[in-house]
Amino acid sequence: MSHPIIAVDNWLSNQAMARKLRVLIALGVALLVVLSSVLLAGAARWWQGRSASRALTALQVDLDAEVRLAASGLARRLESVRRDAELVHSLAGDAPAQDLKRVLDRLDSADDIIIVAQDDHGTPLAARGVVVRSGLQALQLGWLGAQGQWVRLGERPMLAVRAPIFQDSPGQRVKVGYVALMLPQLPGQIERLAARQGFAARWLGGDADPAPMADDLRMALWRSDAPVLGEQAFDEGDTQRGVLQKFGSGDEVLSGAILNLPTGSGPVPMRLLLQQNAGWLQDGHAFVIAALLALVTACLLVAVPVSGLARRYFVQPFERLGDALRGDHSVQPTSSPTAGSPHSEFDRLRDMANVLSRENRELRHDSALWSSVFRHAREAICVTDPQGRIEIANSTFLSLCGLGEAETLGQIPGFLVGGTEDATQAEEIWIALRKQGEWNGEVRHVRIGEEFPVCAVSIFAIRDEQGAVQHLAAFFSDNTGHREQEARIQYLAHHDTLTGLPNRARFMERLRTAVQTAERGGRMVALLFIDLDRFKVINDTLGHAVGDELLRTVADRLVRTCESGEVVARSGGDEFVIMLDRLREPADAQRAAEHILAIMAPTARVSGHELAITPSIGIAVYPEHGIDAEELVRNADVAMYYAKSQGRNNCQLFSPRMAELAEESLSLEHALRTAADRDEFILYYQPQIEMATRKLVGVEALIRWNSQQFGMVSPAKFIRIAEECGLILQMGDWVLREACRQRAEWNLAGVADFPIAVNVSALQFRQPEFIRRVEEALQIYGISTTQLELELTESIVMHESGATAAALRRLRDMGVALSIDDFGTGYSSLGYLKHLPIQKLKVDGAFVRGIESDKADRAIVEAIVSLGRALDLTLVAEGVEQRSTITVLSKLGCHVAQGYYYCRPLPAEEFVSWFSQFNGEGKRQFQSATVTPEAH
Ligand SMILES: Nc1nc2c(ncn2[C@@H]2O[C@@H]3COP(=O)(O)O[C@H]4[C@@H](O)[C@H](n5cnc6c(=O)[nH]c(N)nc65)O[C@@H]4COP(=O)(O)O[C@H]3[C@H]2O)c(=O)[nH]1
Repeated sequence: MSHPIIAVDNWLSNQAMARKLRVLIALGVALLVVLSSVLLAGAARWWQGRSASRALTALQVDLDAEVRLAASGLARRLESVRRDAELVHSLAGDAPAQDLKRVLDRLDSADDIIIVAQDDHGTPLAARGVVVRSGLQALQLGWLGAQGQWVRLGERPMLAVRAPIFQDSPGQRVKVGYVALMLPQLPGQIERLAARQGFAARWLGGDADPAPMADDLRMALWRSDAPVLGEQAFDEGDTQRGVLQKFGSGDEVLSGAILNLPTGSGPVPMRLLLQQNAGWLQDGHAFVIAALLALVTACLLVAVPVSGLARRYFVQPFERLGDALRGDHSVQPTSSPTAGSPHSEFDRLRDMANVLSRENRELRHDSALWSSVFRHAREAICVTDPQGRIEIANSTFLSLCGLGEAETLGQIPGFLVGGTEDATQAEEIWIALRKQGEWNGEVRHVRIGEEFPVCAVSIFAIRDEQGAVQHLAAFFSDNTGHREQEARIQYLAHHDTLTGLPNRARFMERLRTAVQTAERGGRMVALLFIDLDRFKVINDTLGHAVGDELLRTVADRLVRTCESGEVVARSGGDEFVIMLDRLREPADAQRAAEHILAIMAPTARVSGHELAITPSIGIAVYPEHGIDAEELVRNADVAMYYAKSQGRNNCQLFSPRMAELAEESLSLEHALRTAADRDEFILYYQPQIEMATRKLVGVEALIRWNSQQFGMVSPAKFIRIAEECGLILQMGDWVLREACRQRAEWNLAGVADFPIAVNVSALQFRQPEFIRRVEEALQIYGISTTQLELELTESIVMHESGATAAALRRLRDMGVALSIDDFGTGYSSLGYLKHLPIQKLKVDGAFVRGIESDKADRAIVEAIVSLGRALDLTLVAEGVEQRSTITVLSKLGCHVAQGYYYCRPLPAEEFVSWFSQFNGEGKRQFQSATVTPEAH
């Protein structure tokens, strides 16, 4: 590809060449037109002359015939007239004149013939008064013969004949005169005949015009208004016969001939000038018309190929060039142009234009693109001259400086000027720009003397082709935000957003560091793993906002217990971890945990709720319970679970046995998941006896798990696991239905109409469809609502939530009795008791069992009993094992007792046996009855 400028030069030289070519073509066309015109005009004249010659030949033949015919007819008539005249003359005698006149008058009746009589001397008889036509007086007919001759009567030529008239007398014959006949119509006939052939006829010569031929002819032509002919045109031969053909002085043409008319041998020949005008070829029109015709023809002949060539070599290249300049990509390069031809030049030019056009488009596109990028960039950008004076700046830069464009342009950014607190920075920047052509770093002074938030700046030099710096471009980003964001990210990466405590990751870092330090120093590090008891219930019951607030309260309390150097973190959910690194012995950690239990004991007022929350704390101490951070956490977690299993709200120092138990717990959970499918659950029933009457007033259904793997498992073990892994919902549903089924079976069997009490876990009660499930169970087995009782934990009923109260009322309205299980172990918030539709309080067995030995237990029981009685509730004492306990409870005013003293929990069948005995009904055997849902 040649350089564009060379291409443009070529293009210009092509234009000059094109002009020359055009002039040459124009001259060629003109020459062609002239030559064609001349040739055409000559051809036209030749053709006309040839036509005229042929016409003249034919005309001459015709005229000869005409004249000869007329002459012979005249001769015959003459003879006739002569004989008549002789006869008349012979009869008339001496007075022929009058007779002859009469004869002639009679003979002269024919219009086409003139008869003239003359005396013997040739004197027309007119002289003697017999002339019959005026104008004949001067006519000398002496030389006429019978063969005819041309005469002129005035201007008019006529063919005339004369014959003598004799008078025969005996013995002699006397010439008495002459008779002449003239035919006046013949010239007119000749003229008409010539006119039919396209000739104009003029009469020359004759007796009245005996001039020489040349002059005669010249005069004739002149008189006929014919154009002046050149002398050389005259050739005697030509004038005698044939065609006179001559170019005039100008461009006119005349065709003509002079004919010697036949007949006659007199001294004066009669000549006829025949002229044929040039018609459309005369008066120079021939040349003009020929020229026009030639021009048109030439134009047609030349214009078509020339226009084709011109289009090919001039128009099309320009069109393609135009298309290319307009950016029409459909214009394809011409294949194989001939080198050096205008075609190839134009193709090159067009290709060049294509390239220029494309480059121009790309440039405009790029320019628009970068301009848009520059304007919309979030980064502040400015471009300066080599001295650092701002030439252009985008709006972000202007906002950064807090200045308008007019104030900014021409200024030098502060960090390039120096004079700031870091005076050497500007110098450093200039040196870097000179050496490396760029500088990256942070600056504070974007405006001179004004300190801005720290900006990250990237400056680089823009050089020309020679390497001279033309501009400096600087890109700024406000690093303050970036730093804040980084700090924020760091914070979020290491902290819990809810409580602001370090998160698990951060805690683990600290723990690892502390373990390493302790390892080096031979010291101990303790890890307290804290889990809030039944937090999930609070969260689910009162909502996450209350749960969050409670977590913040717990976090505050934990932080307050810690001394400097100790780390409190939220490990996730309701789990907190504390690291203690100033221990003398593991018991210090135990004491710290107990302290935590103590400060967590008071209820917390959260969003209007009085909440009691207890922690279960597991403790692991480095190096005794783990040699690294991960092991410590694992073991503290195990200890925490163990604490939970020990009734919550306590702390446990890790021991290897706990790990075994935890493992066992995991195995139990695993087995529990399939227990329902394997029909491993059974319901046991424990009676509730009204102490005053010794009457059975109800039974409590207690679940048993007869595991294939573990044998009979206590609910104290698996209920917690089931609650933790959610299996309690499925399990609770089964218990509810099984109890109803059993009651229905007993109904059928006629067993006394006591209600069955079913334990309901908090999770189960929170199900939206819990009441529907209760209704379904009652309905399916067709038992009365009064035959079902629900034992709820304090945690369920303690919250004065609208939903809880509504659910309880709905159950109560249905007729289902409600009791609070394990009363006294959970929460001290008693306000709910007076609002909720509770019928029974079940005093926890732990208090009951110590009622005789432990004053506190007795006091608690007394308090619960008096509270229950005051609220008109039925009081049920659990865990009654001794007869003496019955006595105490009765004295205290407790109504019902449940415990081993009466009966351990028994399978249904055994329970019925026991019951029949208990009722004193002897050994009556109950007929077993099987109840299926379908039966109802
Ligand atoms: N030492 C002693 N214990 C006595 C005596 N009388 C009764 N018990 C035991 O005390 C517990 C009473 O049940 P709970 O307080 O509701 O405490 C129950 C209850 O909270 C829960 N539980 C049992 N069955 C179910 C159930 O079907 N659903 C739910 N959600 N929890 C259940 O498991 C807990 C333990 O149940 P169990 O092991 O059956 O333990 C039962 C019972 O066997 C006695 O005189 N002395």
